[in-house]
Amino acid sequence: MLTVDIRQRLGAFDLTARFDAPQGITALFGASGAGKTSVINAISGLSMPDEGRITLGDTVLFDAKSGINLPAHQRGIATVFQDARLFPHMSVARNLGYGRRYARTPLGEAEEARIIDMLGIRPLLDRRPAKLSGGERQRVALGRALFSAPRLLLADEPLAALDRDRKAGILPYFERLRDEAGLPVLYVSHSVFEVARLASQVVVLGAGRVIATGAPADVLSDPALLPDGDREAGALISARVVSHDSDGLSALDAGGVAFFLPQVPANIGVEVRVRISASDVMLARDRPLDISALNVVSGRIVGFRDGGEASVLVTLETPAGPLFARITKRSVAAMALEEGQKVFAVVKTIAIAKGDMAGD
Ligand SMILES: Nc1ncnc2c1ncn2[C@@H]1O[C@H](COP(=O)(O)OP(=O)(O)OP(=O)(O)O)[C@@H](O)[C@H]1O
Repeated sequence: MLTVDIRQRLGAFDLTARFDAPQGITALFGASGAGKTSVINAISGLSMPDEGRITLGDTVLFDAKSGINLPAHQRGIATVFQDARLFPHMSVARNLGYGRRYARTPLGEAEEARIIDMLGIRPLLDRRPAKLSGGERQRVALGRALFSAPRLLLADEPLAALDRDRKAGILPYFERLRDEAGLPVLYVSHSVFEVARLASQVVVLGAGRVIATGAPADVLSDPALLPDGDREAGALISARVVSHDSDGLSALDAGGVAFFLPQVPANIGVEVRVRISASDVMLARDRPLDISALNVVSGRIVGFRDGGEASVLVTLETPAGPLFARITKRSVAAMALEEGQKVFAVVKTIAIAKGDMAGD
């Protein structure tokens, strides 16, 4: 368990952060300039807070009162960055071996083999980084970090440089890491999509302060906590699997609202989290008839926010929970939408948010 309780003045920026990160992935989430990297730097030992304390298990990494400030290389922390930072002249195997040099107690062969297989990089071992795709490079960087047998992994926007498909390709490896590696991972991101998919817990930073801590479903459903104009804003809804139908669809129930999704890989009765991206929701004033979308939810408008690029993020209250719709400012005007109004949300796409179940 990582425990952070620090204050640090960085020029005109005042950082006050207090949170715990247990085993699993804790997402450090927030808009640009909120202080995410500053928190990471303090934990990794690249910068020194003015006040407070940071502990990892029973090791004190930093304690202002007693003057403890463990050097970065003695903290047992590995970091993966946006760019993989592999050594170009070394094979994948040698890059991994480089991580091993930093291990206080090197992993055994079996454990190293397990990491290689977990990340699916065995076929890449003889290749040089130039011959890898961006996603493969990030998996190797993750492997190199794990070869150093860290007690904490810091992941600073590790997917930010990848395109959408590559991101989707690497997410399952982070899920496995979350479920199998048995260490706390602090995962910096400003992507709602990644956080919804990966995080066991979310710490939201805003202007140098922790403004919320909690389960992803709670935090990400609160539009006040989402960065303005976030293109990936969306709702996370807990739903129960009701049936698997013979035409390939599964029926789910969320607070009395029926949702239909392509075959959900969960048994009947199980609670799952579904994610509905604001960009996949259209609004109608009357219940639309004869349309191909299967998922239509009635709700009430409870708020408007800037959605970026001529759009507005509309928050709806529905029996299934809060839903968001990103629509153009022009549509808001043309439909004369206002707070309190009853509307119908037409949901184009719904995705299962995470491989595991709601509430864990
Ligand atoms: N050493 C420093 N001296 C002065 N100001 C600093 C210093 N380090 C960071 N800041 C300021 O602190 C604020 C937070 O920066 P930080 O990099 O932690 O944000 P972030 O949440 O990681 O942002 P991004 O998502 O853009 O990387 C910024 O306004 C930055 O300019």
